[in-house]
Amino acid sequence: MSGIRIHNLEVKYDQVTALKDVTFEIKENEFLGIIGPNGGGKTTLVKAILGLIEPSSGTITVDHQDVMGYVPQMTTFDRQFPITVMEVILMGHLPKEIKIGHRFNEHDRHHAMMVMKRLKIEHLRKRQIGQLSGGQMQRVLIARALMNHPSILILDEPTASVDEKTKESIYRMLKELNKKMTVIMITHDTALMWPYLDRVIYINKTVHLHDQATNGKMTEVMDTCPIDWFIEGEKIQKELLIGKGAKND
Ligand SMILES: Nc1ncnc2c1ncn2[C@@H]1O[C@H](COP(=O)(O)OP(=O)(O)OP(=O)(O)O)[C@@H](O)[C@H]1O
Repeated sequence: MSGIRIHNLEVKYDQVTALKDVTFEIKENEFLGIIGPNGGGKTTLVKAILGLIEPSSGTITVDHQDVMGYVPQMTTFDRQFPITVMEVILMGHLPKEIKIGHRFNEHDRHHAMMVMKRLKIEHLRKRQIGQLSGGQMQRVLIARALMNHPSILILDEPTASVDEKTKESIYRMLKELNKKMTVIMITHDTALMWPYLDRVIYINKTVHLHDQATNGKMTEVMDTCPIDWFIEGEKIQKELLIGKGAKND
């Protein structure tokens, strides 16, 4: 494993330039937070890293030994689809070329049980996904992503629509996983995430790095950041204050 290097990345969707002049590295075993405004290019960046979309120009270098696991936004899932937790998690272990009638073997099921135990969801294995809470569903999706033994885990807003207690438990679980893998997480959850992250990048078409944005040092970060971050940062700071009981005017 040797991290991810992104150089002069540009991604366009027809006339829309989603990312431009993006150059930075993600270090091995880092816990990186990606923040930024809606439409700023966060999902585009992780999809480019995953190889799901082709850059218009620039390069993304990932060590050939690295395996990536992806937890997409939960809204992309049809929760009414009749499938059990065990079946969803096993799908994380499907071969690249699926033959009709593919069956999972005992080894696959044993591995799925191990992953479920690690995430403390083994009691949910027979449950239909439509009967899960938001936090349980997120754990299931993370378990599915772990089935291929990733060295890099990428999550797109894993704590959207869950309560604060559940968010904290998901962050603690990701911090535990981060002992053995790089974790890259898109989040809008500025208030709770800071203590867990090594580094934050702010994306609004291009990237601003904030090495010191850890342990709640929001004010120091804002003192040193570029103007568009600062403007967005003011909003974030306001959210933090509102979270601590300040008045929302
Ligand atoms: N498939 C697509 N076709 C055309 N434009 C797209 C497509 N996907 C994204 N875009 C555009 O690219 C830009 C970046 O979108 P992206 O989804 O990467 O942002 P984001 O930061 O993840 O946003 P959000 O926080 O709302 O999820 C936006 O202007 C969006 O409208």
